Amino acid sequence: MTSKDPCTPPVEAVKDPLSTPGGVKVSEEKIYVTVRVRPLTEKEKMANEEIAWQCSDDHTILLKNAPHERLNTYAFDKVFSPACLTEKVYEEGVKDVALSALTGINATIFAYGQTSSGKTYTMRGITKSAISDIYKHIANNPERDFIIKICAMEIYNETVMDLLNPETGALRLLDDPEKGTVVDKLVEEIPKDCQELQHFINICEAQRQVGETILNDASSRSHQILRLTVESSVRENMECVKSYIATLNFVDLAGSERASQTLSSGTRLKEGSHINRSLLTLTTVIRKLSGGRRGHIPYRDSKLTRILQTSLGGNARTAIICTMSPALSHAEQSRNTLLFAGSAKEVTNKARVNMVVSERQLVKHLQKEVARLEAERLRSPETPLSCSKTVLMEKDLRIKQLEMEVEAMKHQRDVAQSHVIELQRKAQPSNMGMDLFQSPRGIVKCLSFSGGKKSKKIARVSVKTPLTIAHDIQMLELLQKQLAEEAKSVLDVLRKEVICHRFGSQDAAETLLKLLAEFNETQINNRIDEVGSISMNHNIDVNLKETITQLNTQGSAILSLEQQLETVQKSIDQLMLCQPSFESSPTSNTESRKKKMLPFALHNNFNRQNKENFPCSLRSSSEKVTEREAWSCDPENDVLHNIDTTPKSNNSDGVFSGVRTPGNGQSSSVSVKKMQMMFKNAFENNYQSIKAYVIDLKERIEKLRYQKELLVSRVLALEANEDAECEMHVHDSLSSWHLDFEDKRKQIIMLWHLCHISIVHRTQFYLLFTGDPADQIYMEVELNRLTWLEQYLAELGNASPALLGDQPANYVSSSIKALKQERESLAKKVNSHLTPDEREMLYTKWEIPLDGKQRRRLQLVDKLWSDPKDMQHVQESADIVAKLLGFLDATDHISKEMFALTFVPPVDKKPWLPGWNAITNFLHL
Ligand SMILES: Nc1ncnc2c1ncn2[C@@H]1O[C@H](COP(=O)(O)OP(=O)(O)OP(=O)(O)O)[C@@H](O)[C@H]1O
Repeated sequence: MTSKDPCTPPVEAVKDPLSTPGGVKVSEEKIYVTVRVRPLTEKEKMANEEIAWQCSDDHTILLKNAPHERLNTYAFDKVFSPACLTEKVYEEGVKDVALSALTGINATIFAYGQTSSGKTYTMRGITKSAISDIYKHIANNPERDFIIKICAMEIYNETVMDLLNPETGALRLLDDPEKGTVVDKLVEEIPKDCQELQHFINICEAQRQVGETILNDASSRSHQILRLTVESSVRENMECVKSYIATLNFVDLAGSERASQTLSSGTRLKEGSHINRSLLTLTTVIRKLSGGRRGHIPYRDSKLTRILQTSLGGNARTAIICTMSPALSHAEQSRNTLLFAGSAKEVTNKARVNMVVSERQLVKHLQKEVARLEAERLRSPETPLSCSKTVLMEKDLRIKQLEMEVEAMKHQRDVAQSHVIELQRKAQPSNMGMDLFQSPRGIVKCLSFSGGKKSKKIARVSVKTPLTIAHDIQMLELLQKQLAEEAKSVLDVLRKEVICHRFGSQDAAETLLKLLAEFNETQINNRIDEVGSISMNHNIDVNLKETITQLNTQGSAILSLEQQLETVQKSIDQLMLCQPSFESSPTSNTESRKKKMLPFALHNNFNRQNKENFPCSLRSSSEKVTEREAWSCDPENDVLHNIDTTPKSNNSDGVFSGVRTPGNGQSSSVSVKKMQMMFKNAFENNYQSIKAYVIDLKERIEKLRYQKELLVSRVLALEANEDAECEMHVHDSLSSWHLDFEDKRKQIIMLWHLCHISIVHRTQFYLLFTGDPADQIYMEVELNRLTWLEQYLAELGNASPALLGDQPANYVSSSIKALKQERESLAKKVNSHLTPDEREMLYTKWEIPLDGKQRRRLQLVDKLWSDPKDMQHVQESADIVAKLLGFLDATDHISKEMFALTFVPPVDKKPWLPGWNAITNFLHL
């Protein structure tokens, strides 16, 4: 170690730089260990103590007159004889490490030795020199900004106290995932200069627990940690600011001797035992680390080692000064000190530069980003920020609706379960009449509906009684009725919208008329009435065939409803296209931003006003209003009327007056352009809302359809026990499914990849659902929720960060993190679950280079499920993951019901992957 000018903090000390994944340089370096022998104290001199040790050179110390000289000779990075001043100890033993903090590298200086060996004396001197050098460096580097902070603690009887604020009492240690162990509520001061820093240090010294021992009148009875935090930032160019942060610890340990040696009793004895417990852990940690980190390192066994964990084999440069008395009477303790020093010099640390993203740089970056988004928003006025907010609000609304539906389904399930229990109770030997539900044969026959090898698992899905099915149907019927009512309201709203916004070109007018005609023809209400009246038979002898017929009727009605909504959506899209293109103006943007988009925007004041005060015959294709006839709506009856709207006058600048309103014939004078603009804005808002609502309805219909299919399957399966013909029919109707299966599976695999879905989930799903007709519902649901998830994440990604905060980043990053952990966990199983031959074969096949066993395993699992387009790769990945998890043996315990038909949306602050956690839990990942 060489002496360095404080202006140029050493970087040469960095040996064997390794590159971390983040690109930060890591230096592996042994702890720098020095030994300082103090002169005899006055007391020792008076006691005619003999000097037992000789510093033969700068690196070696030996016990004089020892029988085996070789065994009693010790070598270190530096040995300082009694004549050496503290300044030299600092320059040659500490400075290099201490000033690393100026370049962002954590540093710790320990003083270790028996009581009265000179630890405090030495530490006081070197702390003074170090802070003096730090401030000199700051003065010599005006281009850098520095912030120095100080905090200090002592560990006394295994209790951590704040030396800058002793009133707070014992402090707790907390585990921070990023910072490691932190001392809770430790006060930190920011001194304005070197003098103030020294002043704080003096306060700490004054607070420290000191007591009289036989060896030292003012013995430090605690471990003291003085911690400086050095933050520095340097401007590299106009854009980039590099910031570093590092801690510099000065640790003055309590005496390392045995309690007996200080002739301790009472308080001192108690202190001694605590001191020794901490020091014992310290020596154990050092010993274990010096042995090459084998086994468990007991950092957590004492507060001292917990707090200083990073300095012991971690991210820090460390120097230890071992102090010793030269007296012969202390030779044994001094030898122990040297043995400790010998172990310490074998410990390797891995220090790295702690670079942080400069806040200023971050702020600048964010400002730029905001400006960019703002510019983007101005360029495309149709997607104002308020839309993102509205999208979120709509999502919220939808989530609430879905939650309600889930609740309803849960209730339905509970009722069904209780009925099953009731039936089973009744079907005890005394009641054999229920053999359809009790006899194994019944179940086996029921399973034959699903066919294929997974019949055992399907049994769990299919065992349902007619009564529970009847309940299911009832619930669906209820949902369908609600849906029908909502659909009807949507159509009503649309009709009113169309009436109120009937303006624009001839094309638009024609489209509107067509749309209105479609609505009138729809009579959707009648159709819904047709299917909404299945009479439920609560008798256990419910006629299943009749139920199937009713369900099928319902199914076709739902299909019709779906088609109808499809037509409506197309029509409103077409209608939107036909609108005259107004030039966007700041006014219209502001207006549309201000408006809150609710599903029924029609009910806002503006629209009500339109209905009541304005004729709907504002034809803006020309500046004149020449048409006498126009559609209007009667606010009372919601029926269409042709009314006469004769303009009283008009003029060339587009202002007309005397428009007669249908209600009272009053006239007013308004700007046509203004009105057009107002109509357009209102129309656009309502259009967006209705469109979103229609999409939502369609989605819910889709769900309903799945549920119906599931029920129909179950009814058919039960019927199959009585009627083989019915079974044949089902098989026929499902034969087209096989054509669809491969396509759906490919889509699902791609979406898994895009949404960072757990690879265990992918594997299970992939292996469990292989095209069996009964898989149809699960495939549909999986595809549906993945599509929904992907859209959801895409929408979040597109929305303004200002509105969303870090929400999207959280969803995505937590999914990616979970996936990474999953892969790491799988990597650990590679050796135990794959034979050496299998591993070698895979490494070769997957082109994984020979680069350390650990890394090869990680590389292998990183490649699993990485190419969603290559079906062979997917199959191989699934096979490997299954093997690693012993999944092939576990399939008997895995039910398809684990992939339940739930549409649970993500809940705030909970990790994403709804409904899929159970699988990973099951596999103990
Ligand atoms: N290098 C030195 N030169 C001169 N005097 C020294 C030196 N080192 C220590 N001393 C003196 O030895 C005595 C004990 O030193 P110090 O209090 O620093 O020991 P310590 O190891 O901190 O003891 P404790 O563990 O009990 O706190 C003090 O009087 C101190 O002034």
